[in-house]
Amino acid sequence: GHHWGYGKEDGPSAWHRQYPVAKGNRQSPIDIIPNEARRDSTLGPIFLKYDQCRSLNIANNGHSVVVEFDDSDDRSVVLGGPLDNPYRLKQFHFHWGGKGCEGSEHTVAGVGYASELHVVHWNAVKYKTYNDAAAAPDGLAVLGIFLELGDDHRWLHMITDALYMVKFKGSATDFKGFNPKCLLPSSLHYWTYLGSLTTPPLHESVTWIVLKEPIVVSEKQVSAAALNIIHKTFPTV
Ligand SMILES: NS(=O)(=O)c1ccc(C(=O)NCC(F)(F)F)cc1
Ligand SMILES: [Zn+2]
Repeated sequence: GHHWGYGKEDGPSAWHRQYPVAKGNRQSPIDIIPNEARRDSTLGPIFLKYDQCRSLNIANNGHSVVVEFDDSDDRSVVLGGPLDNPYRLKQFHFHWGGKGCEGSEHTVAGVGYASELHVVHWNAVKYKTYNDAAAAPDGLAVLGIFLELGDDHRWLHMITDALYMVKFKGSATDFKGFNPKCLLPSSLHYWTYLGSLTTPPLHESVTWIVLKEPIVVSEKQVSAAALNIIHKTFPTV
């Protein structure tokens, strides 16, 4: 049927028609203004326990490229920071720009980045399934990591090399043994706020944890990704 996208007619400015929550009061992304961010001394550091994580596949869902994990137990979780309990690793995906344009969703003092990585976790303590959690106000915790242009990222090639295998919407392929720890910056200092999914259905279910330090990737790596995953249109299978 008529699906959402990033075009003129089906893009973010039109989403509210089918998803009225788009006009809600905790919608993401936002512009993060460091000078206005409040320091909350009750917030401790976040901990990412990914050593036992089990990646399963890499897929093109028509909006992004997603790497999914086995979330049948609490083997890999994020905890601490603003979170009251561990949240289970589910998937990560990227928001690439089109050729040469900024792909990040969040901005920092009005400045966008080349791309943005989202590592999605869900509250399996309170909710039985991911889909239940995705619709609950404390259901998801998403780690946002900015990608800025510079030298090649030594591990990102493992993702970009796999993109040609998931060029078309609905395609997926095995992707075992990948640990997202290799995509983290050196510092886990963060901003946090209560927000939403950045794509339809735009559920207001996300505790956002946005890392202050970007990771560095090369133009070649991002453009390979942008070219392979043409952000605006996805040739159907
Ligand atoms: N870009 S984002 O905010 O990290 C983001 C994360 C997850 C989902 C997602 O699982 N949508 C499907 C669901 F759950 F059924 F709604 C969408 C967006
Ligand atoms: Zn995302």
